[in-house]
Amino acid sequence: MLKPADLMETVWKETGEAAPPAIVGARGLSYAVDRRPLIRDIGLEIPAGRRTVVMGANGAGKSLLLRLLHGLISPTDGHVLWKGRPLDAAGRRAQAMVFQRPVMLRRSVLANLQFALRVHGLRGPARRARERSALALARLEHLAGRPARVLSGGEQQRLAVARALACEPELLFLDEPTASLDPASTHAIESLIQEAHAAGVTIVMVTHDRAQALRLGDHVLFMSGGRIVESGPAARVLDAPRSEAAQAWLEGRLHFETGDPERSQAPGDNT
Ligand SMILES: Nc1ncnc2c1ncn2[C@@H]1O[C@H](COP(=O)(O)OP(=O)(O)OP(=O)(O)O)[C@@H](O)[C@H]1O
Repeated sequence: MLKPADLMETVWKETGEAAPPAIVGARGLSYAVDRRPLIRDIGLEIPAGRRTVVMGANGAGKSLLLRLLHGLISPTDGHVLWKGRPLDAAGRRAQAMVFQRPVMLRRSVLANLQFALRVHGLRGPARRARERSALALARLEHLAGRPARVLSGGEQQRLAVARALACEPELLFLDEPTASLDPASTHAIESLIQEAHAAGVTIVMVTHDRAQALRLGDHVLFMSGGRIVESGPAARVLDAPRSEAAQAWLEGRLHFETGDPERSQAPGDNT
């Protein structure tokens, strides 16, 4: 198994590129509940301006890793780095996160945008300009006054992504953003992600969808049992995985992590 410190270096050795600077990283990152280790001694560096896809079986620790990197939960050991320094409030404000189920306030579409931008300190004409561009980005101008919670799942997720991007984050975390969407809505969300990336936003996304990982990922981090067990260029990891866990997952086989109380499951099994 790769040592944590070697994980990202292997990506650049494989592509022959010079390693870009890390925007977010982790050292000895661990998270346990009732002494049960859920994230185990992860060291990693997420390259700035790239698209990193996090994959792995149900329960591998993908959501927890994103929550730790975003500062939503605190590690029980180790720490998260933002541009080489411990993650602080300013680092958190430079990040945004989109979840599988959009979190909508009981307010109109426009008020959801206004709230997020107000929290971000925007006022007056600058805020109104951002509201308009976010509505246009989400293609929701015609629904600006509608309660956000009555929008369809696809519309809500477009709003969630546009709302996150309206705050102009340097890094966008997305946790299975299209898992419950149909192909057209999935395409719309993927376009928003691609546009954000083209504008320089670093993307870190969890997905169970191999085709989506190939479309959207420069790199794949593969997790199993709370660890990153493989990383590399997306096409190489997904076409020729080296770790037993990634091989098993891609072939739809069960994989049991040594010493891991959680059983891995077949891809697509969200039960
Ligand atoms: N607050 C918590 N208390 C106890 N166990 C937790 C807690 N949060 C997560 N876990 C457990 O940690 C493990 C990893 O959870 P996580 O949500 O990160 O998995 P995941 O890889 O995102 O899975 P999925 O693909 O199903 O979303 C799971 O076994 C989960 O039950």
